[in-house]
Amino acid sequence: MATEDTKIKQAEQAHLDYVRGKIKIAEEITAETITKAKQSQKDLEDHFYDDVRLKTSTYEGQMETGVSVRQQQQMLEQRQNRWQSATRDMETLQKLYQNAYFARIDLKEDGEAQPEKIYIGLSSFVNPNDSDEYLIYDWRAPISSVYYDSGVGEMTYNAPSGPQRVDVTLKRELQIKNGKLIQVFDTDEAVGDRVLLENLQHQSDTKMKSIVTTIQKEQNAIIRDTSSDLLFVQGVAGSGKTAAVLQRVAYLLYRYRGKLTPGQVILFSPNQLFNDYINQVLPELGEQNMVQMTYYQFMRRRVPRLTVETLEQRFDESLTDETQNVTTLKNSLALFKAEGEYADSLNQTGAAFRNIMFQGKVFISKEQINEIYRSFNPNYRLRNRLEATKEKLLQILKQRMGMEMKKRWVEEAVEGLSSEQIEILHANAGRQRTDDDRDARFLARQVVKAAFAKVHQQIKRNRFFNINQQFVNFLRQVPELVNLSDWHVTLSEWQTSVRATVKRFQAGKISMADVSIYLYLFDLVTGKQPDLKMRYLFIDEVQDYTPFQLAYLQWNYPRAKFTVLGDLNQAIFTRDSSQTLMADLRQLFNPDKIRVIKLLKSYRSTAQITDFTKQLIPDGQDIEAYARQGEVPVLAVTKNHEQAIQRLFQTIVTNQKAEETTAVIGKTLAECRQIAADLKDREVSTTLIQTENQRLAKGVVIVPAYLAKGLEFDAVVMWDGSKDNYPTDQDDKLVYTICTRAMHRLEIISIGQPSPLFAAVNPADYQLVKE
Ligand SMILES: Nc1ncnc2c1ncn2[C@@H]1O[C@H](COP(=O)(O)OP(=O)(O)OP(=O)(O)O)[C@@H](O)[C@H]1O
Repeated sequence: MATEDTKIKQAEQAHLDYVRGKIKIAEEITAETITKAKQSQKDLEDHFYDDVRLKTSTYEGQMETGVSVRQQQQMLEQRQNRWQSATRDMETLQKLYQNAYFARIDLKEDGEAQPEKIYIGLSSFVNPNDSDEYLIYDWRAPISSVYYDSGVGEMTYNAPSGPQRVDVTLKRELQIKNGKLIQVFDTDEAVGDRVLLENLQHQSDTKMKSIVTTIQKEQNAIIRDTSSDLLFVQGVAGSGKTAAVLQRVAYLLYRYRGKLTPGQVILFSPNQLFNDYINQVLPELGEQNMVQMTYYQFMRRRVPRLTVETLEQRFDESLTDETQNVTTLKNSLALFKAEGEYADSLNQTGAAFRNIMFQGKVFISKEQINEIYRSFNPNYRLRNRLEATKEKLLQILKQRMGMEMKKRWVEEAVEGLSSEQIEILHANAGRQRTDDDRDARFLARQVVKAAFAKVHQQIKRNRFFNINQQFVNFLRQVPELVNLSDWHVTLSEWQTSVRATVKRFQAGKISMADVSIYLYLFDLVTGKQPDLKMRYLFIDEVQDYTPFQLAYLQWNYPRAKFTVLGDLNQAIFTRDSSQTLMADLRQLFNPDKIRVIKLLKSYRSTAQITDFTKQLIPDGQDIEAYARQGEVPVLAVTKNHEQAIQRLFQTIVTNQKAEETTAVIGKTLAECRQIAADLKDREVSTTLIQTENQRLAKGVVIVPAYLAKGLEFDAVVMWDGSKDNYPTDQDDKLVYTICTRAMHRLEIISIGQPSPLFAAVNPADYQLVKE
């Protein structure tokens, strides 16, 4: 006799077979739609001009032809859309056919006698023969929230009509592979630990995966939030911030389907490598990727003539700590506000202009431009003022061009034109030759136009505005706008920093702190319109952003709701200022519209690794380890470089036997290059990640710390965790970030005495090896 479990499994397999049967029917219907749409598109293309009424001899005829062509085009587009959407449906159906759903909940709404069975999968599916029969609910549907938020028993969820009370009578996890039911598991909890543990034991991949089957309750809150203007997710390393937020993008695209497109969602990521790492999650969930970029890219594309300090340079600079207070001020909200006020004051004082030159002489002087600029009504807004100045300058140019037409040089130039050039000029203007005065005037105008083309372009593109000078003027004026002593900066320190900026400028370079200040000023004066189209903005690793950058992003995307993710313990670029991040954000957003969600459980690493890493940072005691077991971390102390490389070699060999991807994480790129060369001598094949534009690979990866942000690996070897390399408590965040990249195995190799940071760790929580 079959046991209860077997009976359940049989019944579920029978249900699955039934659903798959319906999916097959839907596939057939969709295949037919595709064929028809394709055929009718082809017919339309083949006979495009047969159906267009071509009448071109009269104006009305041309109009009619235009309308007719447009109609045909519209029909073609419609059919193309039909075909594309049917093709997408087909892909979804094919996915569902293999893996229809992953969970079932039975729930009773108030007053109902029988519970309803809800099967949850990647997309929804309705019986093609009976549109009332919902066979699969999308994981993002309101009702699916019940699965993630509650165990068995009564609960309330947010139904479209408002809060709805339900009694959950069954929660069942269903594991399906290639259309076959592998496992059935009933649970009382929100999301069962069993599947989660199984998922987390998997080996790392070079690509991140979706977590749709095991979303945790706190993560579900992040995913489904629609009311906050600022959602700040503070999560410890490995707590699933990135994972949850990608699910959130998929959720928003579903919830606002038809109103929100992937192009209206933007994610700022720490580096390109990370972009590559996460770019499969949304397609796996059946959605297109959002716009992704780094803050560096966001800046750099706007200043093509300047070289912006790179990630690597920035990291090295932040390690030198020379002008920390000056940098803190430059990165502050106070400076952002001061800059706004400064820009406003230009209304009265005038802006920095450069002479407009023509044939090597001053054509319109900067003083003259300034006079025009200041001549407008005092309540002219800044951007209108520059716009109005531009118009006035174009007017002057036009008048001047009119005057020039009669000048001798123009006459000479016209006389010098070959008959071929004259033909071309006429042809380009679509003009018939008249061989009289009108021709002479036409040619003179062409000559003058060509001569003034550059001037015209300069005016059009605001080149008469000297942004470089204006920016330096602003920096020079900062001591009058901000109280330097509040920032523990002396006047001479500030002046020195301005000189350094000017010097960098002369060499065509600009620092990361300066570039935002520079562009904000440019935008204010030239009246750049902010991007009103973007609706959701995500920032990963927000602790590495400065308050200035956040304010500037908000200024650029005023209609976007912000979701920012961060771990203050991983602030490797901004360090101290990250502590005041929350206070700064409170100034930028309406405090009633800010929601903070904390994630304290670390899913990435084994309990042993989390218990070790949490002792490296001051507030680590709150971090909860997820109960996945592994070996304790190893601290290997070696006497010299040679011994350290030998140790590394052995560890890699061991990891390779276990088929684990190992990342060797060094502090600087130089250090990583050295390790790669040493391992090559020992015939170990490795991938050295030198720039953020590379791809991750399986096997052994060597990567500098600042590029390892957000990534994870089966095994991590921290290279040279010695006192020489990480001498003080100040290095805690960097060391924490490196060590928390490990999922299953962590080893720290130290050349000589280890960093004092490791002294804080209970010796029982790691294995000390002395070579
Ligand atoms: N609910 C979940 N189900 C399954 N896996 C999860 C879940 N939450 C997180 N993980 C896994 O834990 C790991 C860490 O997640 P993620 O990279 O999103 O963390 P993070 O908070 O962004 O980390 P960090 O700040 O250290 O970069 C990933 O492998 C992710 O897939």
